Formats: sequence, C-alpha cells, structure tokens
Amino acid sequence: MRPMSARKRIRAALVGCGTVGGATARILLQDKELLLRRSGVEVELVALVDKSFDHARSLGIPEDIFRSDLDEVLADPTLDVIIELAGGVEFPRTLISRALDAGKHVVTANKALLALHGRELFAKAREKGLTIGFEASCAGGIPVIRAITDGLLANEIDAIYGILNGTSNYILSEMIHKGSSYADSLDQAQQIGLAEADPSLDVQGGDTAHKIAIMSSLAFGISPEFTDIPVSGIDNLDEQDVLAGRDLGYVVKLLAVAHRTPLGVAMWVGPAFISREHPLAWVEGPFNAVSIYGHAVGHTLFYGRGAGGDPTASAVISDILGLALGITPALFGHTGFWPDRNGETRQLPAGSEELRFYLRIMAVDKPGVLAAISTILAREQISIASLHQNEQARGQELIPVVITTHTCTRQAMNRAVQEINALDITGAGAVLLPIVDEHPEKIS
Ligand SMILES: NC(=O)C1=CN([C@@H]2O[C@H](COP(=O)(O)OP(=O)(O)OC[C@H]3O[C@@H](n4cnc5c(N)ncnc54)[C@H](OP(=O)(O)O)[C@@H]3O)[C@@H](O)[C@H]2O)C=CC1
Ligand SMILES: N[C@@H](CC=O)C(=O)O
Repeated sequence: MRPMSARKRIRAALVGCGTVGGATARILLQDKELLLRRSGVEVELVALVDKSFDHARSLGIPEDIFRSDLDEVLADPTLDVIIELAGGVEFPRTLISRALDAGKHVVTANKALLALHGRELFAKAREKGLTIGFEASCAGGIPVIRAITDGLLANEIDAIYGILNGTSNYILSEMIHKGSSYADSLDQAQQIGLAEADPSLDVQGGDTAHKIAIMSSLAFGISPEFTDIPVSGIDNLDEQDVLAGRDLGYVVKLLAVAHRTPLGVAMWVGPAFISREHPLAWVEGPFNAVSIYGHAVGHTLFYGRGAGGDPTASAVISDILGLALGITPALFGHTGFWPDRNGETRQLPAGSEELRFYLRIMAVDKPGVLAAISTILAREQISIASLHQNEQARGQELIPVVITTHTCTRQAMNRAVQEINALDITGAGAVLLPIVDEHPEKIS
C-alpha cells in the first residue's frame, strides 16, 4: 500500500440527530478507520446537539458527546465545522450564521434553507474566509454538486433534467407497479426516512424546486427567484392519466427542468410524461437521476439514491472530508458560479417555454364536440399531434378525450384550457401534463 501523506484532523459538531444526522454520526464513528484510510482525514465527532437523545442512544452513539447547550458548542475554539442536519429554515439560518461568526465551516443538507437564503449565507461565509458544504442538499447521495462545480467545470451547461425527490418517485413506483394507494405509499416513504418532516414539500414539488434552484444557480450562474419557478407536485395526479399516458408509450415522473433559451433560463417542476425509452423513465423507487448537458461533454447522467439516511450521510461526510482536504474551500474560493457571486437573474418568464402537452378533457359524446375543442386549440395556434376518444367509456355522461399536441407555450395552452373548461359540453377541469422529449446535445 502507498504510504499516506500527513494525516489531517477535523473536529466536528453535529446539530440534529434524526434520519440523516443519525446516519452521519453512526458512519463517522463506525467507519472512522475506513475514512482515514481512504482520505487521510481523521474526523473527530466531538459534539452532538438535539432536542432529545433517544435516537442517538438507540444508535449506540456515546453519551459523552451529547450536548444540550448550543452556545457552549459554538464557543468551542477547537471546533472546525458545524454539521447542520436539523432541517427547517429559521433555526438553521440563525445557527449557520452564528457558526460562521464563530469562525466555523458549515456542512448542511438543507436545500430549503439554501434555496431561500443561500445567497446571504454564502456571502457571509466568503467574507469570513469559510466554506459551506452542501453536497447532500441535492439528490441525496449522488455527488451532483461536485459534478457541476468540479467535474463539469470545462462546460457551458445547457440543461438539467432531474428526478430529484425520492419520496415522490417512490410513491409513483409503489402506486404504478404494486398498485399501492397514495396514502399507504406516502406513509411507507415516511417510515423509511425518505420524506421531509413536512411531506407536503415532497409531494407538492417544493423540495424538488429547492433543489433545481440550487443546481441552476451553480450551473447557469443565475440567482433564481424561487417564487417565480412554476411548481406542481404528484398530489393531484389522477391514475387514469398515468394509465392513458402508459398507453401512449409514456411514463409519468415528477421532473425538475432547467435549460437555457435565448431569453433566459426556463425552469419548472411538475409531473410530466417522458417516453418509456428516455433514460429517466427507468428510475424507480427512492432513486434519483440527474441529466446534465454540457457544450463539450454532451449528455451526462448521474444516478443513485436521492434520499434516506445512509445515502445522504455519504454526501455529508464527503463534504467534511472535502473541507479537511481543502477541496471544497478551493472550489468555493476560485470557481465562478456560486449563489453569492451570480449576477442578475435571467429566468424565462413562467409559461413562455415551448413544450408538447398531454391534455385530457371530459366531454359529452355528441357531434361537434371535437370540432369545438379543436377550434379553440387552433385559435391559440396549438397543433394536435394525436387524439383519442375512449370507445369503451361510451354510455357514460362524460367520456375522456385525450389529446397530445405539438409544441406550444404553456401560456397558450392555459388560455385554451380555460376556454375548453368553460364549454357546456365539457366537464370538470381538463388535465394538462407536459411531455418532455430527449434534450438535444449541443456539442461543439
Ligand atoms: N431524509 C432525507 O432523506 C434527506 C434529508 N435532507 C435534509 O436533511 C435535513 C435533516 O433531515 P432529516 O434527518 O430527514 O430530518 P429529521 O426530522 O429526521 O431530523 C432532524 C433532527 O433535528 C432535530 N432538531 C430540529 N430542530 C432542532 C433544534 N432547534 N435544535 C436541535 N435539534 C433540532 C429534530 O428533533 P425533533 O424531531 O424533535 O424536532 C430531529 O431529531 C433536512 O434539512 C432535510 O431536508 C437532505 C437530503 C435527504
Ligand atoms: N425528502 C427528500 C429527501 C432528500 O432530499 C426526498 O424525498 O427526496
């Protein structure tokens, strides 16, 4: 074996010993030798702060590191890094700010916090000559932050497409492949530690939006206005659309999309159809995948577990080691696109991106219905790609008419849907889902 160069030491305190914090503490303690052998870094976990230590005790974490007094921990001059794994927004915002004031580096998995207040916290870290590691904030165990800020540095990033929420992907897989109910699947996702403390962030798309906002700021050098990102989740998805899409050769996924257009970066989050041949279509269960397109490298695809204690701890620990090795500070100090360094936002106004759509309308089965619908679509310059009316449903008061369109803007589509919904021959709100095609490689 090659002799190891000088051993480095880093002293860490961890705040929040839940799913991710517990796994991080356990791995740091159990695998101390492995980490030292692989990285040359000795991580000393010297303090663990939580509201209760029951979970930490159940993991066999030694009680002599349990601390209830955060002030005392922050005042320890020998401490190098605070690992924030408490979740929420206001408490960690204050905690990280105080940790930076106390001269400590920070590692966090908190995407909600960074999407909303990252700019301010990164600016403060830079001013103090400190670093915030946040690999675990996006796509759990997949080292995608490092990929964007290091491995893909030679590229102008053109697009990111991702399945970024393990909980939603898990729920969709359970419902589609095992026939489980939505409620049971969500409950299961919570039991196995995938979901956020507030699971509405998962199923309504907010968590995915936090992640794409962070990744876009690094990839495109923009400061996304979080509230300007159109977001929807899987909570209102109707099984009949999942099945109708499947008949058309599509799979439904909760997607995050961000790509350059001449007028700015288009960004949105929502359930969408992708071809069953698309590489993201076979991503199942708690797995995430991120497709990143660079001008030199072309299409890259990163795949792995996007949620859960151990996979996320893997990313947290790589940040701690990266700090000790000087890798993360070097990237933070030298490279171009960080939330606090980015200029003004160039986000495409919501709804103006060109997309294909799936549209399901519940309509009466009588002459002139399709003509009325297609007239409205034509007025908005929306061209129909396919149209299917379910013969089996004949006899019901309203039957589904499924239309796929050629590309048009969401604004045009929304206007058309509003008019269609107002017709007296159509029923409850039409369902609109984007159809996402394979992104073109723009390699030079
Ligand atoms: N779970 C996952 O798969 C992933 C989670 N993340 C992120 O990691 C972070 C932690 O998530 P997770 O481990 O799932 O959350 P958990 O709710 O399982 O754990 C959080 C822990 O922190 C404690 N805590 C909360 N507030 C305080 C406080 N003020 N002082 C001390 N302790 C506090 C909680 O105590 P109590 O329960 O009593 O409130 C709990 O023990 C979040 O930001 C989350 O978004 C990122 C990637 C994946
Ligand atoms: N709740 C999140 C956890 C990881 O970020 C998810 O399900 O992806």
